[in-house]
Amino acid sequence: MNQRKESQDIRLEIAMKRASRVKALGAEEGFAIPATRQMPLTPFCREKMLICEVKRKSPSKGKIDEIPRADTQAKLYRTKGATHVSVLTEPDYFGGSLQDLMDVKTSCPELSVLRKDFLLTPEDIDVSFRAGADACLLIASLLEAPVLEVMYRRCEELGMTALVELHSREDAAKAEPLKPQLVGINCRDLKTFRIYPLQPLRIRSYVTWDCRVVYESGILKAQDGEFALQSGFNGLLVGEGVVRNPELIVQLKTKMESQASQPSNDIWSRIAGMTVQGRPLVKICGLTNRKDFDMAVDLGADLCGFILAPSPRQTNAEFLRSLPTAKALKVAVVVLSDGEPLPDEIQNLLDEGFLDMIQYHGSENPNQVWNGQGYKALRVKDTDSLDRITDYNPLPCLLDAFSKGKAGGTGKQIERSLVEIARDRGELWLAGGLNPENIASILKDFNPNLVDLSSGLESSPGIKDPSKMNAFFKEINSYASIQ
Ligand SMILES: O=P(O)(O)OC[C@@H](O)[C@@H](O)c1c[nH]c2ccccc12
Repeated sequence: MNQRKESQDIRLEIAMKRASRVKALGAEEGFAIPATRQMPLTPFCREKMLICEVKRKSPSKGKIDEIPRADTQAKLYRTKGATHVSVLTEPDYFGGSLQDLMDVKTSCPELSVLRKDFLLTPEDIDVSFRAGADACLLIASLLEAPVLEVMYRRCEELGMTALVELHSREDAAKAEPLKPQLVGINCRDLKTFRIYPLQPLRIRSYVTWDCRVVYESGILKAQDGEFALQSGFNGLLVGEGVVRNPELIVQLKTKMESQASQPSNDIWSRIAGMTVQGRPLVKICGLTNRKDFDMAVDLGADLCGFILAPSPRQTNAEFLRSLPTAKALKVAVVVLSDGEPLPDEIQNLLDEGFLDMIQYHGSENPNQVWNGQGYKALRVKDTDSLDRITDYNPLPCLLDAFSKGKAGGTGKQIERSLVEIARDRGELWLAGGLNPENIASILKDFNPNLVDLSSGLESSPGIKDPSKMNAFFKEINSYASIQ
């Protein structure tokens, strides 16, 4: 696994290595690229695209598969219904080559073929074209705006499609003047190679021009793809997932074809959209009365939590039905056992709009959570409990401290070393013992995506303390301003 230090930027390391190879060997990198393109162009950008990648290894996963011939792999994808193939041509970190690209296009000329590499100059575009690419990846974060523009225009001149890859808000701002017709949002941060499944949903809101948007990376199972499609993405780019399990292509294609044209999953897009504020999302949990609810909403809570399970802070459906609609999402905390259905009373609250989401705090399995409009809260005891986070992907898990026999709200904090490990694995939603005194150091040390506070803001169980609430939001807002 990835043991690199934070200070290292893998993306730049790879790009610099490629730059020196091109300097030594030329943009053709020592391969016999025809002087003129041999294969006809196949249009790349479509209404919906499932882009299947030929990928032997990666910096984060190490070896994925041998793949003796890239064209055999592409043919395998084709038998499963693939129409779009991405060929990683970077040799050192991904084990690919320009030869792979030529082989794939020659064997499967009707496929739409993307050259995936750390391309740096307009000459790279010409070489890709002659080698048979129908599209080229342009990584916005790697290219100065003027270079990005020249490369983009060169793709257009040659009749190729540019897939402009974004990961951050700055990338989106860089691409904006070009208004590229095809954008990819990578959920993997190429600096660290960590996966953030919600990131493409966040950055999607900065893609303001009319275009098709592809969700890139981290799709290992059908649900990962479904999550992206339901969030309104037009395409999926899948590497490891289809290398390890080509049957995934069939599953994803079926999902794509059955997908209604309107996105149906606005709850995660809403959450991702809220995150774009320079501070973590704030969930105020354990609300039991109208006064505290109003205070939380007025101060800027993004999510409000209501405990519908045995607890000193337990509340009920009647209270939820009495609340006004608010900007904050309303989340019910429930404790169910493995496979236990959501009680009708709570399902009705969801269906009737009195609730937005469910936080599962018991021993619910991933499918239960996936089908139940919510996310899992995991009580973290040791590294084994952290390993369970990925079972619930692509949904985030809220991490809470472990207290024997208690479901939460104990005021106990998760051990810092465990939070550090969780932080290194991606999206961090943190609960457990947070209060106005310790929040500043938590924000500084871990930069969580969401913080959840309950007992740390109380004067007595179930009653929020206005001075603690004010002090906490002051901290949070001052953090936003220095971000
Ligand atoms: O194997 P995954 O997680 O499905 O990822 C595929 C693809 O998105 C990823 O390889 C990728 C996306 N953008 C890149 C830029 C360079 C190298 C690789 C990539």
